[in-house]
Amino acid sequence: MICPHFEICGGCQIQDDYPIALQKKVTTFKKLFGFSPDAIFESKERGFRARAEFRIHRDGEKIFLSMNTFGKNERIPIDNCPNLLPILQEIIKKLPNLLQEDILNHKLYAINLLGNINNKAILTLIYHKTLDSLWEQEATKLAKMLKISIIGRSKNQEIVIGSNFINTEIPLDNTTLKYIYKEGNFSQPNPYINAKMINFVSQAIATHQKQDLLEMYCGSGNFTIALAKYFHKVFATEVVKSAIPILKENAKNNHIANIYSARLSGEETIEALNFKRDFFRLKEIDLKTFNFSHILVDPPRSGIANKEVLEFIAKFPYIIYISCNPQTLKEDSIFLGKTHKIIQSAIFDQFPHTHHLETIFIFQKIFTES
Ligand SMILES: C[S@@+](CC[C@H](N)C(=O)[O-])C[C@H]1O[C@@H](n2cnc3c(N)ncnc32)[C@H](O)[C@@H]1O
Repeated sequence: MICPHFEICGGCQIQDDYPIALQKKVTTFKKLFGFSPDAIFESKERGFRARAEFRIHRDGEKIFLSMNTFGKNERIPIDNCPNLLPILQEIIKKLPNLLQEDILNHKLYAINLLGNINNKAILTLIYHKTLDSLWEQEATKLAKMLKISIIGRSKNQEIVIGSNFINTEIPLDNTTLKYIYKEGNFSQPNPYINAKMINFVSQAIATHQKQDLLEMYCGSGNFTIALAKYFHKVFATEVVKSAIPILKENAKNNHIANIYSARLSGEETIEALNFKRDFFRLKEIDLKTFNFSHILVDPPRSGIANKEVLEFIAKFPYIIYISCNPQTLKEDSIFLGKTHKIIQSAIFDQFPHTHHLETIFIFQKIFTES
């Protein structure tokens, strides 16, 4: 299906037939790394994306949702995005008409959407004005009409109508993992691919000798929750403060008691584990009791890109590296390749119709005779 906004909207860059587009990504991967991935996980072609952000575009009295234009510093009106989950497509088709009501559209400048595959959604309306009880009344009517939750946000103000989180279930082995995704926190954008990534990692480590797991850049526990049962204990760290309570809630909802988590940056995690600095945040966690066999890193697009952090990671027998940017993965892999070999690799087409690619490498330490 050709999107009518293609080549105007900056959201997608590729409109080849899906199998051709995916094959091109595989070729790019092979050129960059010099080998073929062990596994290739394709996406649903359309209706896969669980998060979106739009700006409001105004033409006289009328309002539209808009995206950045392709290659230009301009914005274009959008009336649908076929990449979004069905519930989100439904919302953006109806929304401009429903927002013509003055109280809801006055000083509205952006919207965010978060959905799940069971047709639940949160719409966040972001304003340059203080929200009052009249706004709340109108927003409550809109939430009822669309059967969704609505969050109104402006400077120092947030009003939640319904819920500020969404439930998601991911099947793993013979169980179903339960997650909450909180609006405003990081979550993997393609739920179908996310389930495949979680299952891939759990199978990839099945035959390893496992003790404890250190996870850096853990977000709200997407991988932590799934992998905890394979390890004695897990120490999970993340720089965003609001992610840690969600991780704890996710652990509780899945009856997991062996995860220890703290808000720490990558650098702080290393200081803590090297016992160079005491953190009040770690007062209830005895880091001396951990015996790590594995480290999992899932850094942002910039990769690890820090020699001290890479040296630290390179001490672990197994490294599970999850990357959303093959370029920075390549650079980090050159460093890690001095001590480790890649024993499993997979690519995941988390972002169809764009050049982006998600990759997982499992590294194992090379033991040299000395
Ligand atoms: C690609 S997301 C992965 C999150 C999680 N693994 C998931 O699957 O949802 C990267 C995470 O790294 C965190 N992060 C970014 N810079 C960081 C840093 N310097 N130290 C620790 N965490 C960081 C972000 O807040 C984000 O949660």
